[in-house]
Amino acid sequence: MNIEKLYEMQEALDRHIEEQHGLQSENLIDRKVLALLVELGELANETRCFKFWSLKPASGHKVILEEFVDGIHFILSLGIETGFRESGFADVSLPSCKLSDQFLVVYSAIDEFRKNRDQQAYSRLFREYMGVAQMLGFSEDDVVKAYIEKNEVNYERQRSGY
Ligand SMILES: O=c1ccn([C@H]2C[C@H](O)[C@@H](COP(=O)(O)OP(=O)(O)OP(=O)(O)O)O2)c(=O)[nH]1
Repeated sequence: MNIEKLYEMQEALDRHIEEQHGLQSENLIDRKVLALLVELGELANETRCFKFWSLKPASGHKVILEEFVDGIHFILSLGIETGFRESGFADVSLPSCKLSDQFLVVYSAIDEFRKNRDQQAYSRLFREYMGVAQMLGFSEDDVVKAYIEKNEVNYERQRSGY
């Protein structure tokens, strides 16, 4: 399974959702950017990496991976909407900062992408987000598998009038 296949799956899902909600002629970019920011916050929340005031442990691996791939959906979707692509995630290196700092790096990459809308900003966003995967110990395989599962759940939710 390569990343090109994930873009294809995302494109089909997006088309399905747009048809279902009669949104084919709407520009959804800003709403998808906001959705990605929200997903990133939900992911940070599950890791609890910034909660210096609490001793409660992070959520389990599975819950965190599920949150992570919601963000992947919106990153792929934004690439499709804007015509940019990332060709792979194999060579993303492990960030040397704290996890909470890497979340801030991703927030800033999202904002930069929103302002610049170019290939460089898109690649940076994708790679910094995959840097979070590295820090959380997720392999490319883990991400692809979990993406495929959630993609199917997303169809099911549309079918059941979610
Ligand atoms: O155009 C779209 C719109 C949504 N999604 C996907 C991305 C993500 O996997 C899911 C939305 O996130 P989530 O499942 O967290 O939805 P929610 O409505 O926020 O769920 P909940 O109410 O359970 O928090 O829908 C897309 O792929 N394309």
